[in-house]
Amino acid sequence: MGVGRRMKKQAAPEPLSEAHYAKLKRKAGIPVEAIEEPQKKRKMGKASATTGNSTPVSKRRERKAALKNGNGVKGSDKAKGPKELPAHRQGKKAAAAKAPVLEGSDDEEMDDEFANSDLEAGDSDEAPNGALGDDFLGSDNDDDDSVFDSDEEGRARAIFSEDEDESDGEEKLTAANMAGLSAKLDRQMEEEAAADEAELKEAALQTNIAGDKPKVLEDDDDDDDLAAKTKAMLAPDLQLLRTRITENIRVLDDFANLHQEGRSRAEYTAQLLKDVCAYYGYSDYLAEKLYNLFTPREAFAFFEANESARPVVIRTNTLRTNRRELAQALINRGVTLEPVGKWSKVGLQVFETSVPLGATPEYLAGHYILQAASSFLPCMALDPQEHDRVLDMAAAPGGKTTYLAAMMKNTGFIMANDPNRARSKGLIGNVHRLGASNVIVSNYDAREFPKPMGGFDRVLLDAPCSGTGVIAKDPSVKTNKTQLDFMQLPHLQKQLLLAAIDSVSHNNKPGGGYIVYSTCSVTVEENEEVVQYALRKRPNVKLVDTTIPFGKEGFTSYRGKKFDASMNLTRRYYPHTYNVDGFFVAKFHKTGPTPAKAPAGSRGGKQDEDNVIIDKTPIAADEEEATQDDFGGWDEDEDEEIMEKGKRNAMRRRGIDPRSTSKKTKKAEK
Ligand SMILES: C[S@@+](CC[C@H](N)C(=O)[O-])C[C@H]1O[C@@H](n2cnc3c(N)ncnc32)[C@H](O)[C@@H]1O
Repeated sequence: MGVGRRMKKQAAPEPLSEAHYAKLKRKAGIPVEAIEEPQKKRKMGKASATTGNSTPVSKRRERKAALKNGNGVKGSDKAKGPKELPAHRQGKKAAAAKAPVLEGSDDEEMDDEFANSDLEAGDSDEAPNGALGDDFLGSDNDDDDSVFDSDEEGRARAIFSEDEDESDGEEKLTAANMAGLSAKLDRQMEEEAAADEAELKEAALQTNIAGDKPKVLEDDDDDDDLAAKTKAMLAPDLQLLRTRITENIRVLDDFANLHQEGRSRAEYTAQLLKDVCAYYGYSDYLAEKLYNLFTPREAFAFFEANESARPVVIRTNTLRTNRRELAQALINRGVTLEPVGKWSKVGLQVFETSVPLGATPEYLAGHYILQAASSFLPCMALDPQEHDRVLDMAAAPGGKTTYLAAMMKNTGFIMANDPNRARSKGLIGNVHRLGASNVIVSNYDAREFPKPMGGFDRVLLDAPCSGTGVIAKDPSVKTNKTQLDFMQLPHLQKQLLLAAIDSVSHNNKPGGGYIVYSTCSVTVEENEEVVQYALRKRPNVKLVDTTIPFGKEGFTSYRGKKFDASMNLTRRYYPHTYNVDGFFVAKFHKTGPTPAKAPAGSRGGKQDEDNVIIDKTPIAADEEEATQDDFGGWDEDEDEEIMEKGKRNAMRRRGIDPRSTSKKTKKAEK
């Protein structure tokens, strides 16, 4: 990201661009005509595409150019009160034209949730659903003069109250001028969403003359443009494809009235998935897996959200400074920011900056870390207390470790573990830069725990995962995740979670004995199924409220599988709901010692008897039962066989004969 780029307020995602499809065409060796912008309709004084909530690419480019030429809001000249205000108010589209600079050593946290999406190196609202108002992620003041002014001394002082860490400090903060900007943007985005929805309906009406049912599925004798191109294996027109997707969703929403005679729901779904793959570039396998998590309309919103970046957020390091002072310092350097929302007292969302955020004196002095908002959540759920003994099982590069250290005010200790030594360098760097002096770094495979050390008060397992929640950061996930990944990763995650549970002491001190499990993936295999497995294997733990004030409930049933009723205490986060990375958080409380005969989480590891009081509590499920169950359990041999099969298939796809390598192996063994 370049200097001076601007981010929009956390809200509905930006649309897919024609350029994306042109890229796909180029990849396929198909000539790309000059990219034409879709027909635009003027609505409420601004441009928007006929379908979806699109801001045409060229419009955004124009705005960007205007900003570059100094006609837009930029740096410290920007926030001079009402004059500049319109640039924010002109809505998310103008605001989206720039994104903050992330140069410097540590974009790590921004990248890391997905950087870990392999096994070895590992890893990690619609408007809020009723429960929380629209201002929830922002602030609640409508004041029109609510813009930061980096030139007006003392302004930020009024915004960030002295006693910010106290609750009335937060009151002042949110009631202050800056809040108006947030509320205004929220309202505008709502209006835009409503206008877009109306436009969609209008467009649908136009294509649905005299109540005709939308023509989504092709007949054999079809000769329209899209059908012809599809038949000829040519890339269809992006706009036509998008229209067909939205039309298809409309039919699926009201199937009884809108489907074509004689065509089944399955046919519509198959067509939709095909179009989604072509439009967004997903593998068939992943598109279907993700689609199945949602209603068709919500799936569309999810796929759309994955096409735009989440807001840039920094976390104040309260070991070194407080948010008010940090904000003031950064405002003075030309950074436009505001509190990330009422739910966090340490997060600041950066809208625009004229300095590289990874190289400011404040950054180098450890006053903040670039950290995705979703990454705060597991730490908030773990809620470590002063003088606790905490294990962070998969810690690199330390975004969460250092947050935990700050929450504990550098008391007690944190064992920050990660087996990946290269990534551990980043962890050590962050621990030093942020002044987290209660941290010990270790490099175990966390399945070894509690052998190296046990008896912790709290354990965080921010598990290595497939990264399906952070596709916007790493689009390669769209095509590089296979069935094998969704078997191997959950297998590892289950082992790690049992080890996490066994490493906690239930009776060290009152208020202890908590485990938080999190991933930056949205798949059920890596989340609810892993949690369900742990509940079954460890009857001495139960799920408890995460205490995070937002998020969707975890699934208690999914595609015929039934999970424990308490699974509704887990929380899911999606990019299209709260404009944060896709994430999952579950919090367990350990109520008793792990039974002696319980299967170990570690690779053949056994309980550290010094740390565990063995009791005779009956084990709820034994291995036999696990293999009979249709989810949650694993059978080593069966898994091995399936994984081998997967590996062979993967080799065949790469054009390698698997038999050739197995022959070689056998020879070598001889
Ligand atoms: C999601 S990332 C952790 C991000 C980190 N918690 C943070 O906030 O900065 C997952 C981490 O799991 C680590 N990992 C992979 N396999 C592991 C294993 N068997 N035991 C412990 N950690 C593992 C990876 O090296 C990776 O750093």
